Amino acid sequence: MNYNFQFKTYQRPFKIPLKTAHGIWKIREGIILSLTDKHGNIGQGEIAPLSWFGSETLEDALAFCQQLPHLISTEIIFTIPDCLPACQFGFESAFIELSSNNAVDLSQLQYSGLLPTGEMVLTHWKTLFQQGYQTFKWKIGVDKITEEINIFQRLVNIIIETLSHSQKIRLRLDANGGLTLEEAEKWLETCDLINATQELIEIEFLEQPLSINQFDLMLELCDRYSTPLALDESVANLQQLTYCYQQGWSDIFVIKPAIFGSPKKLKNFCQNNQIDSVFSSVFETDIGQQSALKLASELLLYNRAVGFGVNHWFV
Ligand SMILES: O=C(O)CCC(=O)C1=CC=C[C@@H](O)[C@@H]1C(=O)O
Ligand SMILES: [Mg+2]
Repeated sequence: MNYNFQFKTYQRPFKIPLKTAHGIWKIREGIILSLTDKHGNIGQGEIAPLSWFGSETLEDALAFCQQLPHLISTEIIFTIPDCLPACQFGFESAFIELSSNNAVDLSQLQYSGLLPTGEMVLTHWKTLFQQGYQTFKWKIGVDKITEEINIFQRLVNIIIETLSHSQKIRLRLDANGGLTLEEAEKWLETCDLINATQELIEIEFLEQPLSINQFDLMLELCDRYSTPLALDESVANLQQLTYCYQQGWSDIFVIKPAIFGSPKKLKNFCQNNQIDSVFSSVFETDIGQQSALKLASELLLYNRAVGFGVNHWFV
């Protein structure tokens, strides 16, 4: 079958520029595409590249869209090259929307709220907590480790003072590969101590403590500390995830569906391999988020909160 293909770009400024170990991110840019079949049914998809995470650039994605004819076949959709993972996601998502009528129940998903870096976390966490979040992610590796661990300890104490004994909070730390081995060890000692002594708080995992090329060191850290580790940048697409799985990673895999590649191939991998996954946003719009959350609700092995509590980052 052939589909009428249209696309347009978008820009969404962050309310507060997002600081990570990769740098400062001010505007989320992407492409919204639509496929219209001969009956006039429309399926929408989103191409939300994140080149510093390993996907194609927005320019690559635009060039791919611009060279396509206005009428595209199913074959074109399912033969988009692996070097264009965000395009694979965007086109397949639109196709899935067109070809499946079953509504997916997203109501069982728990969400993780993304906290601001630095001291703002000490006041901002309460706003998200009052909105109902019970899982939070905080980015580290942005300031000096002594400052960040100090803020973290103050955050833990504030949370413990706020919670009633029936509540439990999960905290995730994300270093974006920005720690040295010694700093990762210091963070993991801190997390292990909290997990061993605090009832009301669980440090759920430390995400991507080291860089992609330090996989073996992260594998060793899994054996030395009880706080789980999560790979994110190391498993940004199917090829990387397959490699880390085959090399023996058995802790957590962060999957960012919008830049991961073909949803069909992701489903196939997760249905053939039991991985402990956390699904995560790349700050896409509702169009990409709906497609990503449908995948999460189908593929989550454990009910880990999805990292999509990010809309408050936009104006
Ligand atoms: O995973 C989440 O909880 C929210 C999304 C998130 O943290 C990220 C999205 C995109 C790039 C990074 O800044 C960051 C991450 O590294 O996970
Ligand atoms: Mg991450």
